[in-house]
Amino acid sequence: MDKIVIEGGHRLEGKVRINGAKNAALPIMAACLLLHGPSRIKGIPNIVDIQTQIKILKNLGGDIRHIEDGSLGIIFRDGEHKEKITAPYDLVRKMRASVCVLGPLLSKRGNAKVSYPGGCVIGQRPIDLHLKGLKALGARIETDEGYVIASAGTLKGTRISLKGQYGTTVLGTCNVMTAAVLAEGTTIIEDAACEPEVQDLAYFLNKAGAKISGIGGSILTIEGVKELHGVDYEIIPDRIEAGTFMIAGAITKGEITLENVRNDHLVATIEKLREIGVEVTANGNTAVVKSNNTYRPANITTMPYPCLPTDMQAQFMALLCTISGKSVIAEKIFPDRFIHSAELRRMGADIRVDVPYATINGSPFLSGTHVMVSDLRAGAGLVLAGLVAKGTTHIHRIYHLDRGYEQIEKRLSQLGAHITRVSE
Ligand SMILES: CC(=O)N[C@H]1[C@@H](OP(=O)(O)OP(=O)(O)OC[C@H]2O[C@@H](n3ccc(=O)[nH]c3=O)[C@H](O)[C@@H]2O)O[C@H](CO)[C@@H](O)[C@@H]1O
Ligand SMILES: C=C(OP(=O)(O)O)C(=O)O
Repeated sequence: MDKIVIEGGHRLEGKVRINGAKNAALPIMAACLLLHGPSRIKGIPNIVDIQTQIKILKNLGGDIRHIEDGSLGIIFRDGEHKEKITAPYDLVRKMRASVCVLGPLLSKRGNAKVSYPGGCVIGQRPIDLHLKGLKALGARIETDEGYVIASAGTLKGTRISLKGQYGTTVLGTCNVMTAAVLAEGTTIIEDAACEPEVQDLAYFLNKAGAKISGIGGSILTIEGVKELHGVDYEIIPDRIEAGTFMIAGAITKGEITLENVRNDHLVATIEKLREIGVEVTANGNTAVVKSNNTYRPANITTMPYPCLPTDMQAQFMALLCTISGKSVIAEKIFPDRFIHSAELRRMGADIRVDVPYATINGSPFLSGTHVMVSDLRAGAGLVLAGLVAKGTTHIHRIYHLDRGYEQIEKRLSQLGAHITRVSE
């Protein structure tokens, strides 16, 4: 197993290019099951979750190839591999977005056997809303030995609300949308998630011939069509990777230019950084982060888009731990998503958790030690803390980080961080 070792205290400077969004790429790849003929998708990051999704889709008969221009070619054809309906536990347990094959399989092959998904351990993550939506479209669903067993004749459009206890569901919206695009008649999804990644899936499907309107709002109207065709498509830039690099610049009081960003997807993150005292200049598809200022503590609340994403919470916590004064984080999507706070405490942070709140008494003095990554964004938070901690930080279990960040140590090191990957 590898670990990351960081010698803290080095200011970051330079340019970094942001990759395509993992959480857009994964559902879009799954949606290729619905398409007849070849698609060519640009901007797919080279990360472990993508490799897992490729394995799942190959198991389902997909012909998937890396093309010389860096894009990913995915081919499914109508009528082929009808008998391949299983997404096995061994693959699906590794990440959440694997569950996105459920809607397309049901729609295209009439049957699906998909293991209950894994993903980051960040609290309760039921899939009841996914199943409720699919049932409303006419699917029969049972659970057997850890698998969702779903079957359907013709799916029929209907009105569905995806309202849950904490708002709506991102991947649930993706699953219901992909099941509905080929259904008979019109489906209206109320309380749909409007995250950029959900929008990207909808734009992808429309390019392939679907009729989805209301994209970016909470009511999606989907007029069923008879077939979808392969397309060329480019995935949106990853707003969480961009936010993570912005905080890397901010926490080290450096100056970083991010290229290939969608600043319109980063409004909440940029506003919060500015409130803290970080200078962020957004210009076209670049953003420059710099600061010589003294930072102010801040209160943050994670909520569905366009508010501050829960996937940025651990990174903001790392930053707030280094700022003198009291900051409060309210985690309104995954109330228990604070496992990283225990590791940050090992680095000297003063954090009290009383779910869904974490109260931080920040100080500029974190110190390096051995810490363990519990989930993807927790890992990002620990790397950020390590960049400014006094001495050496050893970050273990970085396989979580590799799920979602491509060559994080190489890209940070190009910006001037003293960071290496070491085999243990
Ligand atoms: C691969 C991917 O895109 N993952 C993202 C996706 O996860 P994911 O789609 O799994 O997260 P959801 O939006 O579904 O979860 C939001 C909230 O709804 C609850 N819930 C969800 C589904 C359901 O059927 N019932 C239910 O009660 C969850 O427990 C949670 O409290 O959105 C999350 C919230 O922005 C992000 O943190 C994840 O990075
Ligand atoms: C939580 C995440 O991923 P997953 O939903 O696959 O666990 C994430 O991308 O931050």
